[in-house]
Amino acid sequence: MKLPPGGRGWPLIGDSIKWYKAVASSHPPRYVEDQVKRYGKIFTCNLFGGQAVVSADPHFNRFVMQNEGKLFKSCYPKSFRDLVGKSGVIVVQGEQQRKLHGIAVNMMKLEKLNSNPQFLGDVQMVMLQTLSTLRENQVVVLQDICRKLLGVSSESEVDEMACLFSDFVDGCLSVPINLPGFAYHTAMKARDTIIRKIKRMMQITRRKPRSAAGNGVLDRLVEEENLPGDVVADFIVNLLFAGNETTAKTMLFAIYFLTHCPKALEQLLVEQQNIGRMARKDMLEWEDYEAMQFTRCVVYETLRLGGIAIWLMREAKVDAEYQDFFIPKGSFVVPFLSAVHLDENTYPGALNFHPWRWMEQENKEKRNWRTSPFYTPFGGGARYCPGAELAHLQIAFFLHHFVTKYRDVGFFYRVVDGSRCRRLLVNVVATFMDEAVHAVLSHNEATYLPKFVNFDLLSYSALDSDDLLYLKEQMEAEEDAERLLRRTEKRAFAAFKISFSDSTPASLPLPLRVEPKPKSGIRQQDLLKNIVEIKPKRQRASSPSGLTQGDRWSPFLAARVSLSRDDEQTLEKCPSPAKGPTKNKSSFLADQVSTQRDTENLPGEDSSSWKSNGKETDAKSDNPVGSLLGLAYDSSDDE
Ligand code: HEM
Repeated sequence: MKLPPGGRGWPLIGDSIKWYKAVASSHPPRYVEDQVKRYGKIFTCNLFGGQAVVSADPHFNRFVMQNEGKLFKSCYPKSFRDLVGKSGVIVVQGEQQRKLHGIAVNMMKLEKLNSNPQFLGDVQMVMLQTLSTLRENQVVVLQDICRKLLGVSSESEVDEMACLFSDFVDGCLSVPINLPGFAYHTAMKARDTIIRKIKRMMQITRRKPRSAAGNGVLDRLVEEENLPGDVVADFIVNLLFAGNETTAKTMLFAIYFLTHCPKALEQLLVEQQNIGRMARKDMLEWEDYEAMQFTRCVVYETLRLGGIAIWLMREAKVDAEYQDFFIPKGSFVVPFLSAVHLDENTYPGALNFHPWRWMEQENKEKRNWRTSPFYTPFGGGARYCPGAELAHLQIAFFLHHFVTKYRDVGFFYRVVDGSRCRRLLVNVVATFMDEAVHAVLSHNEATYLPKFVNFDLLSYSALDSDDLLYLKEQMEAEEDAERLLRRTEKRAFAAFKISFSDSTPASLPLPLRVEPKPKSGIRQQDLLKNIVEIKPKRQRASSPSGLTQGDRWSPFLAARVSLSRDDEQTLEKCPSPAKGPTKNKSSFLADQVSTQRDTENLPGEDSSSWKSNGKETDAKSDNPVGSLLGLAYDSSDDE
């Protein structure tokens, strides 16, 4: 038995910088691919201040996920655990995690959600509200989500919760300094207030007669589960956190990929227009969702190519063995999911957006997370994402309303200046079907990185655009991130002012535009659709209201950020565009994810099989249950 081969990198920092540069870039597996060429698919390196075993091997990744809680456990920094809650499903371990995960899976089963006659309507209302207010530069009210999750009903309560949650998410993605003036501190305070409110609501719910209880998640938790108040509160906060940006960013990715692949866009539009014609009302119903065959392929492909969960973070609980390798207790273990998703041998033309691949039988089998290790946008094993099905449905519905009703949507892209815990806004121009498209892009960089990591470097490495280089030069020259931020924001504001064309029904070939737009609200509104409702952040004088931002926190929230030139080249390979090659000069992107939603993929009960001596676990164990993982979050746009 031996350690997997590998190098140690630089003293102290090991390979951390190379790592973060790669995961923040347009091709996250780059570093891993380089190492794989030298050492093989499972290798060791020095990351996060310790020894890490990194894997691009789908079978080993599966082995790790299946042995969650046994040989391996998820690990997050203390600051993060304090913020999301020590009793939250994301951070708890063992029996507690299994129980909470089971509750989350059960609550988010589509069949259960759909048993509420208003569910599908609520999901779509939020989307339509957001889309319809985009042009008006208004804050989008996600009241339905709030009502669903918390049973909150008054507008003022919804607004308040939205603001609090916005602060909370910002803190999750910030440097963890718990001192007044820092985002982390604000987030901790917001968290305390949210928890207090949730507890108050619980008391009210408990006093209500059973028959009067609503069907918000909180009501159901109080009614159906015998959980202490603290645990319920953390549970809700965790759902808000885990489901927040992931889905929204996957939507953005989907739109991005589609705008670069006219053939796919055209086919999707035809499918959705047909569905729209068949639909009895404006709002889609369950049968309509089932008819979205090609749309689903688009979502699968978006998750594969632009998946938010790039990698997972685990720690070896005990000395473990896998094949000939020995993994010492305490090592970090990193299943690098996107290395598998972008592996040419597994997915020929892996860097191309090719939704049609999911119509092939072979690939249909690949995406069954219960039986296959090759497609894991929602993780696997005991922490398989409980919101996977819900996310998939939301994305499909969003695509329907987007392509059939709207042509213009604003996206916002920003870059984090991690060293100062600031976000920079980036204004870029893309071209779609020979049409110049202005976009303000936003991206938030990982924030829980070890202190020694150079955030600036990482942030900028995420994007190749001239705009970013320009920003970088300025940063270097002036060493004044504060002032630069302000100027950048001003520029972004100016870009926002670019007028939007009317939202007219799109027709083929659809010149979808991605234009600058304040507060898209997509992310907020996407906030766990039916689960929690939060309204996008309050407007503040210093920020364009409603900007959508894309944060990415590595281990937990591995969000993908930018499509840069590499991606553009890739995307231009999309099969026969309807009209000339699509070009886009600075691509943007957003992290998001979607879910797999085959019935066979429903998260089941947790029970992975394993062997304590570390031999490969039987992949067929029926249990993999939910879990969480890499999400990308947006946070607020103020700052
Ligand atoms: C496209 C959207 C989404 C993606 C790509 C995504 C991805 C993931 C992944 C990869 C994990 C596993 C993390 C790990 O193993 O460490 C995970 C866990 C989780 N996800 Fe999602 N997710 C999405 C949407 C949602 C939504 C909408 C919700 C809730 C409504 C949600 C709630 C959770 C929770 C609570 C966990 C933690 C489960 C546990 O640790 O037991 N996710 N997600």
